[in-house]
Amino acid sequence: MTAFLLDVAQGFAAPSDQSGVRAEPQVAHLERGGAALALSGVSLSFGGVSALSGIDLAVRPGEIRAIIGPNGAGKSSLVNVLSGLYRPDRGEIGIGDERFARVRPSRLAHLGLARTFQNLALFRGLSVRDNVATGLAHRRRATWLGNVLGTPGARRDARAVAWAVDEVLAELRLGAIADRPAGALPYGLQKRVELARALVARPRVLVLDEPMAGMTATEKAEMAADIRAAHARLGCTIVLIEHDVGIVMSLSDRVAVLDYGRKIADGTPAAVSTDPAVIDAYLGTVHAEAA
Ligand SMILES: Nc1ncnc2c1ncn2[C@@H]1O[C@H](COP(=O)(O)OP(=O)(O)OP(=O)(O)O)[C@@H](O)[C@H]1O
Repeated sequence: MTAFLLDVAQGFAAPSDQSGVRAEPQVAHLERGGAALALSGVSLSFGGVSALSGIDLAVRPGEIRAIIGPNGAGKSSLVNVLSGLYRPDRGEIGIGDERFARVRPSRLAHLGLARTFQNLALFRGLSVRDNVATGLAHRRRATWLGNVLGTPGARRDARAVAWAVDEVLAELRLGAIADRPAGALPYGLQKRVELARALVARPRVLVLDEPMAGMTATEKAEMAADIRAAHARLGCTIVLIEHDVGIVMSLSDRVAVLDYGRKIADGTPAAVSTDPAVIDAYLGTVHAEAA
């Protein structure tokens, strides 16, 4: 049985709070209106394999919405559809008031959506500061020539970026290593730099694809606290893909559960953890592996 499946079984049996106090649902935000992010009837297949099948998902403004499921359930496919890397065979994606058959990845930042990746996607040779600054590339107005000539507009632009980067580096306790190459940092710190890059543009919607994968328990607790603090500071909507069920239960307002590309449950952590379909999906997998 994998550690992940043990975590799941234990997480559902006794939801743990490994990282402190559970966040209260952001009621003021939840009541503000329509969905911040939505999937409607989304299906996606690879050859004969159905990765997503008729998925409906609404993420309310300001909530932390987790998406969980066993390996191969379709979580990454869903995130890749949300962020425009995959075009679904059917269905629609909504971000704020806009609807898309496929979102162009280059539009995401303008729509106020930022994401992190399951596997680190930093520029290893660039400094922490320069990596974080790439999160603001879509806001820069100065031309290449303006930068070379040091025009007033380019200087203003550079100052605004430097200020925003310094602010997020301080928030995430990365100031002391701002000039180190990102690739030389320990894994847990690299994940924090990725979070900083996603946060620097102050997104309305933050999609975190396994932000704690491969981390130690201490690093996971720190990351959970950082996510909670960013959420409180920005009031942003968060979609969280995460295998650690204890963390999911402690961080999320609502949880959607996928299994074989279908959504089998959707509700509060407490409701989902006692849902028979969810227990069947996870325990079935555990039993199959244990046999
Ligand atoms: N690029 C691809 N080509 C072919 N099949 C794919 C591809 N991506 C995903 N799949 C298949 O789609 C299904 C869903 O995979 P997906 O990676 O979305 O699941 P997941 O829940 O993210 O899994 P994990 O927890 O292991 O990351 C699986 O059967 C997988 O093998």
